[in-house]
Amino acid sequence: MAKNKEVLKVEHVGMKFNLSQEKVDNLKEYVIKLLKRQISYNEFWALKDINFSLNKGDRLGILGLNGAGKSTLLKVIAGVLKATEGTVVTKGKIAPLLELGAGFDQQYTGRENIYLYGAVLGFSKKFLDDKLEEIISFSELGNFIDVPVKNYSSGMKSRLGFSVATLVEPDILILDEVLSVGDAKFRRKSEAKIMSMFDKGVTVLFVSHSLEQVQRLCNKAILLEKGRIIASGDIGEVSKIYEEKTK
Ligand SMILES: Nc1ncnc2c1ncn2[C@@H]1O[C@H](COP(=O)(O)OP(=O)(O)OP(=O)(O)O)[C@@H](O)[C@H]1O
Repeated sequence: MAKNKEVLKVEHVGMKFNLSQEKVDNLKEYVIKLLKRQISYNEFWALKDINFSLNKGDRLGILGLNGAGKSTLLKVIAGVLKATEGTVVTKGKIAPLLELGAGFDQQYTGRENIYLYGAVLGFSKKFLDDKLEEIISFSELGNFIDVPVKNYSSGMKSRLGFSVATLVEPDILILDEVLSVGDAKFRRKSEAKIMSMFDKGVTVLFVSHSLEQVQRLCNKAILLEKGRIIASGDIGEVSKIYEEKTK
């Protein structure tokens, strides 16, 4: 990477999805139609020619209307999706807070899932043993911690996911709508936890449908429209352009 302070560089990133035009009811029909070439694919670029870089401590809000490509961009940077073209270079430890709790095993209890999910995030058993009480207490699940996750509400799953995923002290924090999980009390608590990471100079990428929240947490922004960056810079300037678009 060019400069010392630079922790993220996104260059010419494009993400293409194939959207099938045909409705097929079963695999046999699909194969027949495919052989007869009756299925056409519509190529769809959810992201196109995305370029930007962030220095340590930058907090970037990603703005855009529904379907603009915000979540796709976060997933590409987190490494969940592989970009069709272009490169993403990151420096340091990344904590991706995306679709919290989506990776839980429904049959296992909350406590068991702490170990499963923790292992996926690269934490050792010893580390999780040491942090177990802290996780359970932060999640506010109480006795529900020993109940299978399939009986949890979506808010409960998100709270547990948030409590495990924020154990690390990351260099880059990726937040997709996660500060709207749980009730008002949990939201305040999770925002305070994120704020404490800000104090340590973490670099943030943030997507939220609350413009007010993006303005409060971020100093920079990019505005996406149909997968392309149409404005970037200071949060004040970019949110003005975004507000004009949403009028
Ligand atoms: N796995 C996929 N397969 C096909 N199309 C997809 C896939 N994931 C996303 N898309 C499409 O890519 C586009 C961008 O989606 P994305 O979720 O990134 O938008 P967004 O800006 O986060 O939207 P929202 O504000 O509604 O959350 C949308 O048109 C969406 O339908």
